[in-house]
Amino acid sequence: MMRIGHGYDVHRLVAERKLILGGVEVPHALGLLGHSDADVLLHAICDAILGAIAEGDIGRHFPDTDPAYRGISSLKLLREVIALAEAKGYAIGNLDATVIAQRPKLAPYIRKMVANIAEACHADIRQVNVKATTTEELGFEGRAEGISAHAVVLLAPIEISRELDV
Ligand SMILES: Nc1ccn([C@@H]2O[C@H](COP(=O)(O)O)[C@@H](O)[C@H]2O)c(=O)n1
Ligand SMILES: C[C@@]1(CO)OP(=O)(O)OP(=O)(O)OC[C@H]1O
Repeated sequence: MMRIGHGYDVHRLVAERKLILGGVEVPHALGLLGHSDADVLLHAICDAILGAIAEGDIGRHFPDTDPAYRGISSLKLLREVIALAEAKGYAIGNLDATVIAQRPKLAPYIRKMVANIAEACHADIRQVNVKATTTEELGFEGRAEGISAHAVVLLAPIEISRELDV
């Protein structure tokens, strides 16, 4: 059986934090605030995968009260989430995500984000898509108060995913 999952996350933009998206450090005056590296894109992807395997959400698996996760790279969290999916017999069929950010311009960094995500998910880059959009200056993302991300993922039983023509 194929399984679908959706993830959504928001983090606030503040001074004196790095901006990490899809495991890429994006040069910008502001960064995202969080207990981890606050990689909002990877958090949405983790939640989509956890949703697909009916395993709750990222906060349940990696509580923000646990010092072990302070400043952690969210690529590590994604690898743990994928290990959980694989233990249940599932692998990525395909994954699609959207980052909603008024600025900075993310297009130059998207290919590296896709490569990082594919590597962490044991997938091919052709199974991973990342998009960026502004909100035409509307809402909290448009005022550059924060960045949000949505992700959807289709998981396939490992045997079937090996046969998928990506
Ligand atoms: N932070 C962003 C937002 C958008 N892009 C790219 O610009 C294109 C146009 O964005 P609209 O919000 O006007 O639709 C979009 O398709 C992205 O390719 C970006 O690089 N960084
Ligand atoms: C990732 C975790 C854990 O360090 O912390 P944050 O970086 O604050 O991220 P969030 O999306 O608010 O929730 C999940 C947390 O458990």
